[in-house]
Amino acid sequence: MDTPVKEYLLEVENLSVRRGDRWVVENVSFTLAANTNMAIIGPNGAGKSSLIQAILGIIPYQQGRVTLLGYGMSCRRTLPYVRQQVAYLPQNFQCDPRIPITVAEFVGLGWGQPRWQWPWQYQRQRDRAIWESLQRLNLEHLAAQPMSSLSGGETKRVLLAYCLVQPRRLLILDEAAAGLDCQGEQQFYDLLQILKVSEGWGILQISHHLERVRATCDQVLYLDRSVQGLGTPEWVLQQFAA
Ligand SMILES: Nc1ncnc2c1ncn2[C@@H]1O[C@H](COP(=O)(O)OP(=O)(O)OP(=O)(O)O)[C@@H](O)[C@H]1O
Repeated sequence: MDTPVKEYLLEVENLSVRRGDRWVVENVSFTLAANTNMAIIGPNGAGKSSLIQAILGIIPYQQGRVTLLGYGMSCRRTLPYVRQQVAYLPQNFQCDPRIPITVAEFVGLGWGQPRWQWPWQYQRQRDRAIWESLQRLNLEHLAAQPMSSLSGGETKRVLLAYCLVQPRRLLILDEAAAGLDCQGEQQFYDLLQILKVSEGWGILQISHHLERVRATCDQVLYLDRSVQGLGTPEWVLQQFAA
């Protein structure tokens, strides 16, 4: 694999996105380094979800450039590696009740380590990773439960367990803490802190929870279709969300 050219986990350059007949994201540029927690804030309909969906290749963008882990998303050779290293927790997710999948099976879908061991070793390693991820989110008691039977907050925590089942480098969250109870929310922010500080992940999160953003993030991007402000939480929140 070619050596990535730059050290950022994510580089967005002059990105513009159209939805329907309107530009919903215009000329957005920013970078995200490892060990950094960045929040994207802004009013409803400001283009926050569209921006991260375009970064992840879920929706197309019409102008600009996205570089993830030093690689462009259009390179088919490096795309599997990039996908392995980036986890995404969407805003709205509901498991289709017609799909009979348990919580543990669902978390296992996030496991994509290379199969260089014997099959039984691989299986044992995978099972251990699933169990550790469930433990991390206090979800052991739900392991055998069907995904479709979970509450909204439980589903969010299972999605996070799916993201954490293997080491990655970048976590992208769309209002991930919404719907969590007080204890779940505290646990969620503590976990983000551990991922960032101890495990070196970069975190990009959309949030409307400004006090949490102020207390936990390193950088804030205020988006209202285009970038209105980018800097420390203190500066951006004082300028745009006072
Ligand atoms: N599938 C779609 N087709 C057409 N327009 C869309 C579509 N999805 C979103 N939009 C529009 O794009 C604009 C940006 O939406 P987006 O969901 O990115 O905003 P947001 O900042 O994430 O909002 P919120 O804070 O309410 O979640 C909105 O005006 C929305 O109506």
